[in-house]
Amino acid sequence: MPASKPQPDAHSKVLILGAGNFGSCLADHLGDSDHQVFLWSREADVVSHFNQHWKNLRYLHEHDFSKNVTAVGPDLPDASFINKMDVLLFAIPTQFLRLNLTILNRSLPDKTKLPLLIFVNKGIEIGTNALTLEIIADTCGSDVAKAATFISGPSFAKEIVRRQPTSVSVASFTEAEAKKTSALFHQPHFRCYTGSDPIGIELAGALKNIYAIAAGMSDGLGYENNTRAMIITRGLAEMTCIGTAYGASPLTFLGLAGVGDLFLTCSSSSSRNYTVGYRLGQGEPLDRIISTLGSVAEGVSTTKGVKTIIENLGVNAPIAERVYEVLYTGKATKAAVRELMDLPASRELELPPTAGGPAQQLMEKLGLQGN
Ligand SMILES: NC(=O)c1ccc[n+]([C@@H]2O[C@H](COP(=O)([O-])OP(=O)(O)OC[C@H]3O[C@@H](n4cnc5c(N)ncnc54)[C@H](O)[C@@H]3O)[C@@H](O)[C@H]2O)c1
Ligand SMILES: O=P(O)(O)OC[C@H](O)CO
Repeated sequence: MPASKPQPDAHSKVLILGAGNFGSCLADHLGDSDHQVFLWSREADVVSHFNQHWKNLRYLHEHDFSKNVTAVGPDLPDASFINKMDVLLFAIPTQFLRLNLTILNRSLPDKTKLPLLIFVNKGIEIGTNALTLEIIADTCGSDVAKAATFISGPSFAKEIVRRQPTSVSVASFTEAEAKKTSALFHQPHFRCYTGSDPIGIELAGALKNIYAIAAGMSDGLGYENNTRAMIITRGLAEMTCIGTAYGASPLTFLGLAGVGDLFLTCSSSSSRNYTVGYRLGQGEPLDRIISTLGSVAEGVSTTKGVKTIIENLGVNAPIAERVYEVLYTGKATKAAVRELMDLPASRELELPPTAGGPAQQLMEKLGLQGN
């Protein structure tokens, strides 16, 4: 395992790549903790405007950003700049990550002196069906991938900049990296829970976007609370089945990155993925929704990758399949709901019961042992 620089403490130098809603919000958050933050934008006008006014021209327009944040770009920072950083945080949407990591890899320091590497995107790469972990390994090598930390969980950027109490999951293969990330982000209004299932955290963050589209669709069609609750609950069951078939821990899906983010994005019009679904349910065509959304909805591309993953794993995920058909085969949203309701009756997800507990004693008393 590569040794990394010491634990980021006060006044760490942090480079955030991606000045969209989330990268900008995290830059502000870390700037508030007196870290020296550099926010890379690929847009020259965003960089110059930010450095004069501490406002982002394109995202979170209303917000006055921390004066500890300096925008850099539009070119990607070079090796001499990157070598001075304690932390690199990637807030680039999944579909653009491979390209940017391929360029940045040339500037990364010796693998024994890597900065803390944090990834916050929530998606699966279209075409390859790769998780971010695989994209990192392909572009930067397995040492870099093993050192990466992933943050996921219910965290709308616009609420974090308003300092709403928020918690996220942080996972890495190395406990020390997860703890460093947690310490870096900790603030009175922001808590991190650490874990050691980066693949589960990644899958949970990507998959919930599909069910947010489904919940939005249902609301857009005019269905009410029962239907949304069904989608959230059965969506969680599907996510857990896909995740465990992939090799992730089922418990990860009960955490903030799983049910936490699923609940948030399935129940709020602040979610871009929910909004895509809602507008589809209202009858708008997908291309018009995407071209006017003004922001990325990772679930649209992720659904394509997940369709192949589900087929390869042989997992039953009827909601994800219907979302795929609505997005990519022109299936009508109402027909998708009807088909889901017409599925043959099936058992709910069950975990094996713990042997010897009060339930077993009760079953014995009822003469139901072994049923
Ligand atoms: N917004 C949130 O509340 C939130 C919360 C948690 C996680 N995320 C995740 O963070 C990631 C970024 O989301 P966001 O909300 O900041 O997106 P956004 O739509 O607000 O911004 C998109 C960003 O992508 C950049 N971009 C576009 N094309 C690019 C390219 N070719 N190369 C590099 N960058 C490019 C844009 O310049 C912009 O900075 C996504 O994976 C998202 O799921 C977002
Ligand atoms: O707006 P969405 O649907 O991309 O959701 C943003 C975040 O994932 C919320 O945690």
